[in-house]
Amino acid sequence: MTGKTLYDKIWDAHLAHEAEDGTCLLYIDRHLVHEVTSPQAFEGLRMANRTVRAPEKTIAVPDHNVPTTPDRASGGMNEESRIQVEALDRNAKEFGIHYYPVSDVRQGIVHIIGPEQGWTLPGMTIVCGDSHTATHGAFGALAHGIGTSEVEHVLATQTLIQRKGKNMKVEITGKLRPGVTAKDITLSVIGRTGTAGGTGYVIEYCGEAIRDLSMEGRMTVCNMAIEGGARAGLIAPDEKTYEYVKGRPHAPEGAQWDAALEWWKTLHSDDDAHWDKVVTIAGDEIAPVVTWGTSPEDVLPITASVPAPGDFNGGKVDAAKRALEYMGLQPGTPLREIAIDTVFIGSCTNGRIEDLRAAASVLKGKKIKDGMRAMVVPGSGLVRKQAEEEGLADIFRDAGFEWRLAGCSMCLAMNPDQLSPGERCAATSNRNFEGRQGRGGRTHLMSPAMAAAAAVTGHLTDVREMM
Ligand SMILES: CC(C)[C@H](C(=O)O)[C@@H](O)C(=O)O
Ligand code: SF4
Repeated sequence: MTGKTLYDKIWDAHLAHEAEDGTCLLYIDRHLVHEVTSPQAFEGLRMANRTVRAPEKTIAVPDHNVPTTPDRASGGMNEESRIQVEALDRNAKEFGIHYYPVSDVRQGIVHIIGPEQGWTLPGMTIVCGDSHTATHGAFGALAHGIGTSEVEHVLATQTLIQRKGKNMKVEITGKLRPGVTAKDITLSVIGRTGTAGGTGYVIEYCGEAIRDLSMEGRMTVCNMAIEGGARAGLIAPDEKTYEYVKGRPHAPEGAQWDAALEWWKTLHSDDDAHWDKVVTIAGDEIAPVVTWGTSPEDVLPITASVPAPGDFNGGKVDAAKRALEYMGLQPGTPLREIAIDTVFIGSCTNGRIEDLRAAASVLKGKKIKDGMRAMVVPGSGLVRKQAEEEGLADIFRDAGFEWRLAGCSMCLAMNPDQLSPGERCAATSNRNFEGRQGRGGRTHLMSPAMAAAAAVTGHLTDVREMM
């Protein structure tokens, strides 16, 4: 018998039933809920006269629609957003689930507060009606994004119907070079495998460069597994994981902690496990990268130039043509010469304390370029508080950044933080699709340090020149 992967182990531990055709019923340990994909699910429960099966394992927070300006308590949401947030307020109360309302300092982006509050633990199955649920895989949890009808199913039964995915290993060997971050790893992987490279797979990220990352960095890597097409991404837990988790409000304590630790220590892929696909990248070959197009796979080292459609094959030729047109870019332009209007630092990819530290270390004592619009949106109220205590907020403000309250903000155009048509943004988020940050808006994805560097110079910049 061959060994098991980490994915196999978590799957087997949660398998409640397997039908002959391979359809499985998985037990779910944590159900995270936000306001966009849950109203109809709760409505469905109500219509069927059902309750939430495990309210103590269900955690809700509004994040996508909420304004991030200091005056948000007094409104500022459009009608549709307000209805969604009010529905969550009501549903959380009525169904008795854990809730972090907008007024709570612990409110923030669902994928940031899950780990922060200790809801996210190794070996768990975690779901949320949100594609970036993969973030929680950084703890060695199997974390799936689900759709609204599945949200209703999990609310009602605490189980999810799934088919087992295939196993893919992405190994980043050796050390990273200075100026290269978790964001550069995860974008470079997608650059290599394409946005469909992970389709049907669960990715386990491993190798020295992954082990060397902090928990924050590991979350950044797993966050974008979905942009590479994978169903989930995960990283085996280790001492760093345990240290991050220990003492968090909902982490186990005492004898329960000891028992948990014993199980967590078995959570790694066996040496003789079977992999359906393996991708290996040398850590020292990864450069600070930026995206030039309208898909996360349109990624290049900052030292490169805008490609021409003819550089690609097949369907990608037309896609590149269209992307260049939308992005308003000429082939051959050095990426470093692309002027930007706006900088957005935040999102569930890069809105954690380490991200703000990295950006602040570039900005310290500097000013953003004249006329630049720049904002930092901490991923949670607690990240914001910590950043204020560490003096990071002052560095951002002194540099000319707006210092915002927590939420998804300009990661997607679902709240007042949006780009106007043609506005070009250096963003630390995870999607650069057409219209993602506002109709006609142009997004270049990059790391927090690179975004900060761009804010200072006014154009895409190699952060290594500022180190
Ligand atoms: C609104 C939500 C369903 C969506 C997702 O699933 O990812 C959002 O978080 C996003 O990043 O596009
Ligand atoms: S920050 Fe962006 S990617 Fe993350 S959950 Fe919110 S909208 Fe989705």
